[in-house]
Amino acid sequence: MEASGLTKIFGKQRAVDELTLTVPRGAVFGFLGPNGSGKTTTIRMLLGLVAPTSGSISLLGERMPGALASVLPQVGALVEGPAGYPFLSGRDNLIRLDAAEAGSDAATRALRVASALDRVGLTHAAAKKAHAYSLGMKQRLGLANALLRRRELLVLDEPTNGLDPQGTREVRALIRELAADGTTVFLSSHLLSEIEQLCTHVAVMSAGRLVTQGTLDELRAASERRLVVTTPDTDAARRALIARGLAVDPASADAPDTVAAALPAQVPVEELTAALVAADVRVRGIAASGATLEERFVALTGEGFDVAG
Ligand SMILES: Nc1ncnc2c1ncn2[C@@H]1O[C@H](COP(=O)(O)OP(=O)(O)OP(=O)(O)O)[C@@H](O)[C@H]1O
Repeated sequence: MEASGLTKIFGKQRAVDELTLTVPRGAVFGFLGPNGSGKTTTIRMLLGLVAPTSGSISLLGERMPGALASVLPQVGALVEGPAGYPFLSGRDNLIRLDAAEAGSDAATRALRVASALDRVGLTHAAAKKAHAYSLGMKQRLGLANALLRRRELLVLDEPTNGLDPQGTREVRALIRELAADGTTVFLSSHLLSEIEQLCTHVAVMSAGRLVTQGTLDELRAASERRLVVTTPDTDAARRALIARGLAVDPASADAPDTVAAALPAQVPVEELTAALVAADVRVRGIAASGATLEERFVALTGEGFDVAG
């Protein structure tokens, strides 16, 4: 999936401004940004639900909106506020949606619907009317619709929104399972931890603009915290840091009295200082640099992320 120069203007507001994205096949691509940063508008444009003011989109290698009708059956989508007929049961909603899918075989419909309900954990509530569903159950029903057939691409807008912790874990496990089967997944979230747990790639939005995109590993590497210890006792320092679980750099002839290592976010520098002293390392200097992924994203967007979940 690709977007180039994608822009949506509402009145005077540029909800999405010159967005260029490349989502590689097979990726689990996280679309991260605070509320109001333009994620939903982007997703609606990608799915042909709203026309861009300018810019171009291709889905599964086909230019949109020209190839929409042929590509959409291979795309499963869950967009904000899952719709549905409120006075039909969850199962009957899916039966209607399945019947509306091009080329769906009526003879196997009941089986498909039952299996989609099962995958999202809604079997027990299948006969209940959709208006009586909780937000989390509606979200699951929307996901079940996206799973009625095997999709090449799944586009999910805040897929764990409204789910309790157990439901959140289940939906994340389902996304991992689908990705392992080779489905490309594009999902939006305002939760950095969710993106870190699920995604191979990430793009970060702020006020309608893309502030960064790349693989999660690239962004991690760019935001890695580093520790540098200056000491005459480099061997002992190296051993003490390795014992604390740090990945220590190989010794360098250019810096004979220093030991450098990647510094995990959860390790406080004062603990390492104490460990070095306890190991009789004569510390001349100790310095930490860099930022965690979260600190980097906050710096990029100028806003805090909700890190719960
Ligand atoms: N139909 C519309 N008419 C006018 N403005 C809109 C419309 N849809 C969205 N906007 C505005 O565009 C901006 C981006 O909204 P969008 O819903 O895409 O953000 P978002 O990142 O998905 O946020 P959230 O996580 O809250 O859904 C917001 O300021 C919003 O008010």
